[in-house]
Amino acid sequence: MEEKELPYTLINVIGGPDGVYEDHTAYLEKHLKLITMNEFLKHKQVFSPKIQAVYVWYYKPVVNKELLQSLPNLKVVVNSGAGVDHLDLKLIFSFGVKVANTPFAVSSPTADLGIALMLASARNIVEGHRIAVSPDTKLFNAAWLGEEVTGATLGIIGMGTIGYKVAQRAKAFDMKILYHNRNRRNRVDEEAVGAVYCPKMEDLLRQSDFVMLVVNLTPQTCKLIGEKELGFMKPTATLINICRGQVIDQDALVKALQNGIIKAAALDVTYPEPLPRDHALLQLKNIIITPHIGSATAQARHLMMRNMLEAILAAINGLPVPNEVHA
Ligand SMILES: O=CC(=O)O
Repeated sequence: MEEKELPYTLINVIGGPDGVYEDHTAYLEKHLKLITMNEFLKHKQVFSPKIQAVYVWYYKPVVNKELLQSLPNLKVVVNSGAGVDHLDLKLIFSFGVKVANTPFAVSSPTADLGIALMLASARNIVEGHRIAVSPDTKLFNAAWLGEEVTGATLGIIGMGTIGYKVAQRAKAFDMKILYHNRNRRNRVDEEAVGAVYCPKMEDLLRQSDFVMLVVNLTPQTCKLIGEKELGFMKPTATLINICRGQVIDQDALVKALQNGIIKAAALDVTYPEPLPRDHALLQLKNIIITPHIGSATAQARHLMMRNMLEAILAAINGLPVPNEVHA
């Protein structure tokens, strides 16, 4: 019997900049023939007509016009994670190619990280660790005190799937929850977490002890938080960002942190990533930065890979594509 040729998929590397996850590669290779970007570029003529899917990890490969033109049989671009701000959807759709992402794989771990950053900042965990392990430490007589999140007000900007999961977690800390979103959630959702809708973002910023950013990056949300918005925040407030760095005007944030306009920031995302080593944000004491690890759990990465594979196989077989992204 003639062996059926597996669908061809163009990948960069599996696992993004962390390196190749070998078990993921082995799993995918049961269903797909994986062609790396380097192999593709070396043998473009051979592979161009074969590739039916592009598998995007961490912004790579870049899906631009040149790549799309060189893949006449491309059916789908599947993206790891929820954010598709790095994909030119209009351009991709104009080639008759579908797009899918993996929002459900990332929502819980990203919400967990938001809460972890809030607690780490409020309770000085990073500085505490540094003191605890420093060879210079003789006595644990920390002169500083943290803040309790219990009973504090959390303002969530962006109440989609991840924002709502943040609210569910914050409820367990008896936090007062405010939220701002393009669309108001239904009453049942609001009541389940005790969240109060703020149609004006300014009201949320003025009242919150912790402000968490959980929006998609779009032209409307780029630099959503700048000098004016930081100025609305309490001088005792902390800004937490688990979505995209570009949502904050970083120069304004540096000034706000230097001048005590706000108390602290905790960022999982910046622009660029990583920041240049001499960047002003890295010189500040009232900041925590993590290296974009919202979805960096073994479970999430595994589910992402499975969701991406499901979308590829569905698109190739002309079936409804799970987690399809629409214009
Ligand atoms: O950054 C992570 C994601 O887009 O899911």
